[in-house]
Amino acid sequence: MYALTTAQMQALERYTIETIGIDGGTLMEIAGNAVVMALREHELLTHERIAIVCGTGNNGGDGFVIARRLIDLGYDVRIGLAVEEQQLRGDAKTQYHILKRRGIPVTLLIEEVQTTAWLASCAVLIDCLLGTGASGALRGHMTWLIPLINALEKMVVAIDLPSGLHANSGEVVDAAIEADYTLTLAQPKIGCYLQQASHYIGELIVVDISVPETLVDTLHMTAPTIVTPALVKAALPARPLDGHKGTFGHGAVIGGSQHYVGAPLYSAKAVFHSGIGLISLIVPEGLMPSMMLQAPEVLLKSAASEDGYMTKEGVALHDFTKIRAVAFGPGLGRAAQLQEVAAWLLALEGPETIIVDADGLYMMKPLLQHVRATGKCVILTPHPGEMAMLCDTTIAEIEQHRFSYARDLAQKFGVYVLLKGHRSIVATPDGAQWLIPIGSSALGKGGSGDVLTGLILSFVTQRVPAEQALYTAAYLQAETAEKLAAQHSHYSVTPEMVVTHLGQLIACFVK
Ligand SMILES: NC(=O)C1=CN([C@@H]2O[C@H](COP(=O)(O)OP(=O)(O)OC[C@H]3O[C@@H](n4cnc5c(N)ncnc54)[C@H](O)[C@@H]3O)[C@@H](O)[C@H]2O)[C@H](O)CC1
Ligand SMILES: [K+]
Repeated sequence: MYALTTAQMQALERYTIETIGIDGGTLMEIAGNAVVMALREHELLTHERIAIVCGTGNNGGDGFVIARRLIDLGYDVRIGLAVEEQQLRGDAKTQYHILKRRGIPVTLLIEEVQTTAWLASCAVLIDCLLGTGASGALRGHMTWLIPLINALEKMVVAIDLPSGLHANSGEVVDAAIEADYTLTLAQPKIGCYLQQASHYIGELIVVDISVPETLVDTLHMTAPTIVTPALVKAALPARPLDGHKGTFGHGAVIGGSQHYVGAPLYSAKAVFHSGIGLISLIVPEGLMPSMMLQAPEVLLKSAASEDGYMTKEGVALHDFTKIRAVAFGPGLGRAAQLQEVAAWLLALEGPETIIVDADGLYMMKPLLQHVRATGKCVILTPHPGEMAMLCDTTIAEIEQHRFSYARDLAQKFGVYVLLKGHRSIVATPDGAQWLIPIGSSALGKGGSGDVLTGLILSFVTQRVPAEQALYTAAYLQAETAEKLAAQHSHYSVTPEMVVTHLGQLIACFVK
């Protein structure tokens, strides 16, 4: 499954029509019927009255097919048209005339008071006003109709996209349908994962309409792959029955400073709950008393420090020859001497992979142009604020163009990037991208980033390829948080709870 732009979706549709030979009218018929099947399969229909509101384009045309098929199946359906009949074109116009010939009435929704009463008498509203063809600010009757539908607080199912939400940017100019469910056709549109889109989309369900997914390859498109449970299951590291701690590898966390004691501990604990063989935790000497006994499974090592921050000499005393991967940054703080630690780490023989998070990102930024020459696998895991720092721009700019900033940073320096957020993105040095389609507000708390860093470290140490380690870690953390939030609320789930409950989710995947 991929997240596609409108142009990419239109190219798939054109290929299906022109090269495969399923004409546009047939495709609309298939799409409408497939939506009806999905509505029934997901039990989104009611035997109370259903309203289908249609616009002028092919999204409206889909609505006419859906309406006709639901009527055939015995549902009580009303159809509304939010534009003048003469504005209909192409396949939508054809479908409108099929309705007419069937004697099915269509109500014009062009007057606010009458439309309010008309909609109020229905239990479910199906939104076929605008799809991928929407552009700019709302025009015509949509300007009052969309806010009116939202105000009625009925159950709303959007077809393809919530009307008013831009398919490429996820932007909403004035208003957009706030759907409970969005049934998107063929492949999800990239805008569903940007900006505030999740507020409008509700639950996203993908409907197969005979536009095959393999066309993305056939047409040599580059598009983010959407991470599914199957991909996560496939990426989990093998766990041979006779494996020992050497098999599962030794990783290290370098972090902590006078003000941040908890961060490196969170990382180290997450590592231990996800399968690693051994974990070393290297912290400034002053932190040792408060760390002792907090995580007995961790090999705690002290580094000499200055002003509460570790020194390069202090870290370099330790033996890294058997360590496969290092996470650098949790609770590190910012001090000039830490830049020396970053430079030393990049040149260090032994660890193949370095994960850089939090303040480590600030220390690594001036060194990024040297990464390629080291031959190491370097992983950056910024949140939008850190990404703005790395790219010398603003958070707003990053949030508007998340996919391109992540891809450009990865390709420019030959690094792997996990751009965190409500919908996190993975980008690789060769331009591939993955999208984690889930997130959780329960993770919006200090310590969550440290847990994620620990999970990534654990998986790469167990020799999971970097991009898979990144999307697997992010997916498992978000899903665990959501499962916990269902029981304990998004307010109350802590990073610690996520760590201790990870195992329940991993168990479901390895069953
Ligand atoms: N994915 C597929 O393979 C298929 C998709 N189908 C459906 O077709 C729509 C896209 O159809 P299109 O005609 O290109 O666009 P819309 O239906 O979104 O309508 C565009 C139409 O609406 C008017 N308009 C545009 N912007 C605004 C605005 N801001 N305010 C008011 N009105 C606006 C304008 O007149 C445009 O012409 C896709 O989403 C699917 O639902 C096919 O049915 C099957 C194959
Ligand atoms: K729609």
